[in-house]
This record gives sequence, structure tokens and C-alpha cells, in this order.
Amino acid sequence: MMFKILVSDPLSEEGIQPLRQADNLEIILATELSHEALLEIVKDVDAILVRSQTQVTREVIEAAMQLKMIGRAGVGVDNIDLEAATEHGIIVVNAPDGNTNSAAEHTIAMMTALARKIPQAFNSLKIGHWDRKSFIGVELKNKTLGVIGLGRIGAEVTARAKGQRMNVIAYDPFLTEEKAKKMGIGFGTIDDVLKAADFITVHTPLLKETRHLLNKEAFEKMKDGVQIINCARGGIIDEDALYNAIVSGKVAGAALDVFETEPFVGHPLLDLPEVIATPHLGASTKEAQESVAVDVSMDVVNFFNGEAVRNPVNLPSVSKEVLAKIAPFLNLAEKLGTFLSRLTDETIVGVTIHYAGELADYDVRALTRNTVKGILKRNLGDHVNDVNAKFLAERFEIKVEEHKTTTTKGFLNLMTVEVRTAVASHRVSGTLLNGLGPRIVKVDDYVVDVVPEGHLLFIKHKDQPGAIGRVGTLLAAKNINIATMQVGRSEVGGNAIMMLTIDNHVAQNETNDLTDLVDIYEVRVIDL
Ligand SMILES: NC(=O)C1=CN([C@@H]2O[C@H](COP(=O)(O)OP(=O)(O)OC[C@H]3O[C@@H](n4cnc5c(N)ncnc54)[C@H](O)[C@@H]3O)[C@@H](O)[C@H]2O)C=CC1
Ligand SMILES: O=C(O)CCC(=O)C(=O)O
Repeated sequence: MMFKILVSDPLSEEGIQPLRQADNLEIILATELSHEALLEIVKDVDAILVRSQTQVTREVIEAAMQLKMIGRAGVGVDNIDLEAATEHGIIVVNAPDGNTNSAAEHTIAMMTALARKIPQAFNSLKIGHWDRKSFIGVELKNKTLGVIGLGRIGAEVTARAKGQRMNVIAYDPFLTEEKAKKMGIGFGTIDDVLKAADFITVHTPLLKETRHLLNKEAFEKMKDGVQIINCARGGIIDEDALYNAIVSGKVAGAALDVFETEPFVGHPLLDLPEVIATPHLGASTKEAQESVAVDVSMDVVNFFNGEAVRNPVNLPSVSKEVLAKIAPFLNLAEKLGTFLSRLTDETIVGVTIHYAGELADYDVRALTRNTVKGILKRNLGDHVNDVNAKFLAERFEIKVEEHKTTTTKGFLNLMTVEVRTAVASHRVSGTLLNGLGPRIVKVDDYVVDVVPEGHLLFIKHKDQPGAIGRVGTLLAAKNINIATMQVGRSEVGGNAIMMLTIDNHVAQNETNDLTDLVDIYEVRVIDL
């Protein structure tokens, strides 16, 4: 099968070689598209690869009827509507490591250029002035750099700033005093950083919590003559507040690579001599562009070959080691979900998954997703997948819970899934038997031993002589061949179940006359 991959922002040609080499991918290079042209071209593509220009909005996602994947060759995914992608079951991947170094180097270059007024001096020289008085700078040595956001780039900037003999103080919600000590930097609240720093650089994502993190109040807390660097995302700084803080003399200078609205042209900030700027060039190096394009292309190749992706944004990533351990259970998890969804016609309001034995040691989130996917498939078919399973469960107000216990009776591993409706609950347990594969070992209170595969008939009956024979005779009359049969009962003469595997699918209504038989209460067709 061929998949169409739209590359709608300029990506390094060397970097997209993995796409070109894949024989199931057709690449469409179409950059600088108008909004209308983008809406048209996405209609039949299977994946879109972007940098930061293309706005992958809900409208674009909803116009792309075949879309399965969005790849961001870079870190920030604020140009992609993640909620809409997740809702539509579209996986979003990014390339979080490939441009870290370039962005950190750009930050240091901007800070140095700012401190020494290099762009301003160059502009002056270009128009014929040999002016050595107007461009007195400051040294970086012994100045304090405040780093807000100590992730990949923030940490690289910190290491380089220390090389410049700067003191660094950082704030990040995940930074501990111990870690700061180990890194040889100061640790504090955001206010401590704002108050202490001579230079402040931001390296957070743009989130609700970080929008306008540097606003009027924040500038008021800073030292007089502070200088600001932003090579992360435009909206982190309130540009109007920055403008006022520069004009008032509070802020001595700002180096900006990113802006609230891009392209950023004709803005009053650009008229201020204290401001230097680049047009979002943090990641614009040959090395970074090649690296991010390779990373995202490899994930596209993996995805369309049915393999796990390395850098999912709207799915928790699973390490290779964890995946190797849980992979054999993924199929079992989905089958248990599918099985349970067929045991009731009532609305499911809750799902609890008990992981026991060796499963208790694993990161089982992928198994939970697969179980929920199996449950929802009955009504949603292909509309539910790994990406949107939990999202859809939330939307349908189905409460999903996980429990773990290291002890199991008789099994090395056991997954028990319970679904609750307003009137009843049902449980099914499954295990992976060493060398024998998956088995369903319990349904509600009945112990069974069934391979979860193919076409099943689940029959509730009364434990009476003749019940099984009557079912066999009627199925034979319908030319339905029984491949295997399991029987379980709660007590002699009490309620019992039969689980039959049959050779071909039968429709539920073809089994209606089975319930007319004496002592047969309920028949459910389950295709696994
Ligand atoms: N100018 C450019 O071309 C480039 C810009 N970027 C941008 O740089 C930023 C940082 O990227 P990475 O370091 O790769 O991301 P990262 O995810 O490794 O680090 C972000 C850090 O920000 C911290 N953070 C989140 N909320 C915070 C808050 N309220 N206050 C303080 N810290 C907070 C997080 O805990 C995390 O440690 C992103 O916005 C990314 O989009 C990245 C590459 C190139
Ligand atoms: O693609 C680019 O050049 C921008 C990179 C960027 O901003 C990011 O990775 O977050």
C-alpha cells in the first residue's frame, strides 16, 4: 500500500532521504501554500511534515480525511492543534533533540551580540560611520544569567554561560536544589531569578502557564538595566510590556528570535535601538535541519511500517526495553477489551484493569490503551485507535482505572479487565502461557481455558443434562461447525456457561433460536 506524505515546510533534502528510500511512501513537496491551497492538498494525504510555518489547525486536520500522522521537524508543536489531532486519532511526532545544540548556540550568539551591540555597530558602519563611542557594551563575565526553563536547551545554554564565567540562576518546576547544586548553579523561585539576573533567557514551551510569563509585573521585579533574550517562543514575553520596559529604561536591551505573531515585520519593537532580532533562526543550521528531518522521517517510516515511533507527542513514549516486555500482551489486552464489549449491551461507565504478577513491574499504559480500544471498537470501529482511545473514553465519561499487584494465583502474569454498567459488571481474565500463547482463563466467575482468537459463541445456560446436546444439535442443523468447546459452572445444577469456537462468523440474529431451547438463557457472538 502507498502512503502520501506532504512536506509543507522546507525540510533538509539530506534529512528526508529515509522517506525517499521507502518504497511505500510517495512524497509531495509543496511549501509556502496559501491556506486554501493547503486545505485542498491535504484532502488525500496520509501524513503532513512541517516546521513552524505551516499552521496545522483543526480546519486543516478535519479537511484531511486520510490523515494518520503529523510530523514536526523540530521541538515546538504550538503550530499544531494537538487536541484536534488526538481527537481524530492522528499521531503527532516531533524531533526534540536534533536542534537543541543549534538553539543553544543561537541563544549565546544573541546574548553576546546584545551585550556588545554588534548588530547596531555593524549597521552604523555600513552607512559610513566610524563610531566608537555609541556602542559601549558590558562584559558577560561575572554577570548573572537567569535561565527560565532548564530543559534540553536551557541546560545547554547554562553549560555555555558557565564557560563565559557567568553565574547562572535557574527556575524550572522540575529543578531541585540538589540538581542545581550538582550543576553548579543557583536555584530559586521565578521571582528570585527575576530579581537576581543581569541577563534573562527563557527556554520554556509556550503553554497556558508560560504565556506572558514576562509581563509588566515581571519586568518591574527585575534589576534596572536587565537584558532579555528569547530564543524559545514569542508569546512567553508580552511584547507590549517589553516595549514599555525598554522605553522607560528599565530594560537595557532585548535579543529576540521568536515573536507573538510571525512573520514579525513592521512592529514598533524593531524600531528600538536596544532591540536586536533574527527571524526565528534558532534551529537554522545545516546540522540541526538535517538531524530533525532525519528523526522525523525515521518516525514516518516506522509508523507506516507498523512499527513503534520514537518521539510521539500525543502518546506517552514507551522505551524499547519496556516495549519488548509488554509487546506480547498488547494483542491480549485488545482481545480482552473486545470480548467484554460483547458481553453486555448496556452503556459502559467504568473500566478497571488489574495487572498481576510480572505485569505489575511494567509500564502498562500501552496495555490499558489497547484494552480501552478493544472495548470502544464495538461502537466506534476504526474511529478508535491507540492515540484517541483514552481521549474517547473520557469523552464518553467512561472512568478508566489501573491496579497492580505482584501476586497471582497459579499464573506468572494475569490481566483482569472489569467493565461496569449501570446495572451489572463483567470480568474477564487473560494470561500469556509460556510457549503456548494467550488464553482467556476466567469469565465472570467461571474458570475456562480458551484461545482468544476467531469466532466464539458465549452461551449462558442451566447446568442440566441435555443442554449442551441441544445446542450442538441445533448448530449442526444450521451447518455451524464447533471447533472447540469449554464449559464452566458455578455449582452443580446452577448457572453455567459454554464457550464454543466455531469455524465461521455468524450474525447475532442467526443465533436467536438457540435461546428458545430449554435451559439456554443467552447467546452472544464474539469475533476476536
Ligand atoms: N528558536 C528556535 O528556532 C527554537 C526554539 N525552540 C523552543 O525552545 C523551547 C525549549 O525547548 P527544549 O529545551 O527543547 O524543551 P524542553 O521540553 O526540553 O524544556 C522545556 C523546559 O521548560 C520547563 N518549563 C515548563 N513550564 C515552565 C514554567 N512555567 N517556568 C519555568 N520552566 C518551565 C519544563 O519543565 C522543561 O524543563 C521550546 O519553546 C521550543 O519550542 C526549540 C528549538 C529551536
Ligand atoms: O523549524 C524551525 O526552524 C524552528 C524550530 C523551532 O522553533 C522548534 O524546534 O521549536
